[in-house]
Amino acid sequence: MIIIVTGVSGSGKTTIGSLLSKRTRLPFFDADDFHPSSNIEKMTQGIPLTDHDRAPWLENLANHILEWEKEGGAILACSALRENYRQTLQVSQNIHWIHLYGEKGILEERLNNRKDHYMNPGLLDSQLATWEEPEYGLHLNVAGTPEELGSSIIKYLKNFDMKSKIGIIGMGVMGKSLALNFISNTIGTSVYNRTVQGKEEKIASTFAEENLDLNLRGYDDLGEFLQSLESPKKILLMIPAGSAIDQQLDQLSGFLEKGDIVIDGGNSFYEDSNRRVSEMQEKGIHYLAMGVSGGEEGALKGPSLMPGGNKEAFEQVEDYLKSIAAKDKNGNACMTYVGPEGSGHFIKMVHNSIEYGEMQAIAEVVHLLRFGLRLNPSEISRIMRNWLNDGLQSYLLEITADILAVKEGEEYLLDLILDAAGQKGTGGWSLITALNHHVPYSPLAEAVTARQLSSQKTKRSELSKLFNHSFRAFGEDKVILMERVKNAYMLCRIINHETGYSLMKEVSDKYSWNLNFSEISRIWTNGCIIRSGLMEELVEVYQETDSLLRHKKFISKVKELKKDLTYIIGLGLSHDFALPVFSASANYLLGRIIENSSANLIQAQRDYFGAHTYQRKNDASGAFYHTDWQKAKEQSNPNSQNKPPSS
Ligand SMILES: NC(=O)C1=CN([C@@H]2O[C@H](COP(=O)(O)OP(=O)(O)OC[C@H]3O[C@@H](n4cnc5c(N)ncnc54)[C@H](OP(=O)(O)O)[C@@H]3O)[C@@H](O)[C@H]2O)C=CC1
Ligand SMILES: O=C(CO)[C@H](O)[C@H](O)COP(=O)(O)O
Repeated sequence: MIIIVTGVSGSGKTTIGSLLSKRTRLPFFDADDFHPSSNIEKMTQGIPLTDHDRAPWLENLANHILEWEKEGGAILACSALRENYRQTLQVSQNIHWIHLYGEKGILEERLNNRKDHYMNPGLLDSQLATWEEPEYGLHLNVAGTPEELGSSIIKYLKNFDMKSKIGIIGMGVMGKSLALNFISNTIGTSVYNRTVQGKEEKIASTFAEENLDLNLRGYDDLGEFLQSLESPKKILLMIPAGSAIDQQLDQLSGFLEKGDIVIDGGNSFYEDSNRRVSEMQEKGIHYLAMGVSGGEEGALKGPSLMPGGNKEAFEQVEDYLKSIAAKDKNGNACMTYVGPEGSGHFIKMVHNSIEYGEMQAIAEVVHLLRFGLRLNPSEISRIMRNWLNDGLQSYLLEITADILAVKEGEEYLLDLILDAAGQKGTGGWSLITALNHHVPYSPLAEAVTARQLSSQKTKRSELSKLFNHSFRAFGEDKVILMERVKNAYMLCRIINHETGYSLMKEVSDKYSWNLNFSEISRIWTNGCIIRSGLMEELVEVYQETDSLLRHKKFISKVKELKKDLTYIIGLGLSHDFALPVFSASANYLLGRIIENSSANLIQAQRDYFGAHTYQRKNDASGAFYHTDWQKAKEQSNPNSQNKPPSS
């Protein structure tokens, strides 16, 4: 789009043009800057320009307009006093004219106040005489404030039948932020929100009014919203997972045409997305299941995006997604095509599961430092800030350090927050998925269980009194313990990630999704909630291995940190601290690295009571055996029956 702001000297073309440039994010050019020096010389001396003088200048501008159009548009301030000047500039259908006019007195006053401009105020009369009133475009009296004029222009331009590149359904926390992100990247965006009479009314149109921008259009009617989208339509759903998505797809189905693209950017369960991708494909509609992470701020400034599903559809929205995504340390978008079906939602689910594990591990650290080492939240905040610069950089630790420092009057806000954690599903779904796919998941499963236990506040309060529970402080050197807690957390974090990635590996293999774990780590290095220094390391590590526990660097790290994790767990448990994720991560690690486990006894018990059979270490064929255990017992030691063991 090219916007040309016309008017005589002093009408405010530059002010309005610059303001429009901010609102539309199109570059601003002042036609005066394109005059040849001979013209400038004449104007400085107060000599009016002739048409002969203006001709090369206008031709030059016309050529620039064609270039600017190719580059995505521009705003030009140009007096363009005569119709034939304007016709010279009219080199595209895509030009919008804004004509500024005003009382001679106002114009004179402005010109007299103007400094550092070569235009001689004495030329105003000649300009007014030259001005030929156009019969098209928007005519605006410059008596209004620049803000008022700017808003009128945006409203006027929005009336043109410009189709939006993308439409967003759901103007909640995420939908609004993503819409602002799209428009800040000059991607024309239409937004829609359902109407719930008396409760949710005019949400989308009000949002568009409040964020007046040429690239943003708000609709309260679904049909009008869909009409406003260019074809094939690209619609991003930012609404709750579950039945809301199916209902919304039902409502959309009558309006969609073959080739249109629906993107579910919410936290949908990946098996639902698997189903929706194929159901929509049968109707000829492309469906992308896209994980989005970064919360409200990430969505606004750059989220991590995890699109999966129809590859062809992905390619049609790839550039838009790249534009709004966070950037990694090399400047590449934290966005990649994840894989087919619901793979994008699957990895987002695992991302959230790791998020749960990390949040719980940090919560355990804070409890240990606060009640075991008797440090106050401000002190813990400072310790965490040091850790951030000492090998533990992470967004979640960073926000924890912030949270711990917040006070309301004399009290820490944290102490005023009810200790009952919510959850919307992704953590639990990961656990169910791990169970279904036989993937050990205890560290992250414990984070889900911890939230469940936390939500039983009343029951906990009752039992706490019955058991006289209280945390007991550690009587050891604080400085040494702080270091050991830090090391314990560092290892717990490694194991949390290993657990999540092992689930991704298993499911990727089962579905033949061919997930690229290095690339997944890369798009999680920025924008998302679990971005961290560790994640940066994983980008390279997963180029070499599919398990952290097999990587040389991590083998030595785990060996070095293990004793501190097990020590802190022992210390904490014996002082009545609940350390579900810390403990589970140590058990998980030991479970993974013990060669001769206790499961031989489990097999024997199963065979004893249920004839479930077992395999033998001394039979490599893998054959299954059953033992008559009563008989075997008698045969093993016929003389010792029913006798107590000798002392
Ligand atoms: N918040 C976050 O940090 C993140 C959230 N997500 C996911 O993004 C999605 C949106 O989250 P968020 O923006 O936080 O949620 P909000 O609750 O803030 O907004 C939900 C939006 O969905 C609309 N909505 C609710 N029910 C329906 C329905 N049945 N049909 C149509 N529209 C409906 C709401 O409209 P109304 O105003 O009328 O109720 C609202 O616009 C969810 O899946 C969430 O899990 C993903 C990453 C991060
Ligand atoms: O996806 C997210 C971040 O990545 C959302 O914030 C999600 O809603 C958090 O999950 P829960 O509400 O279960 O804690």
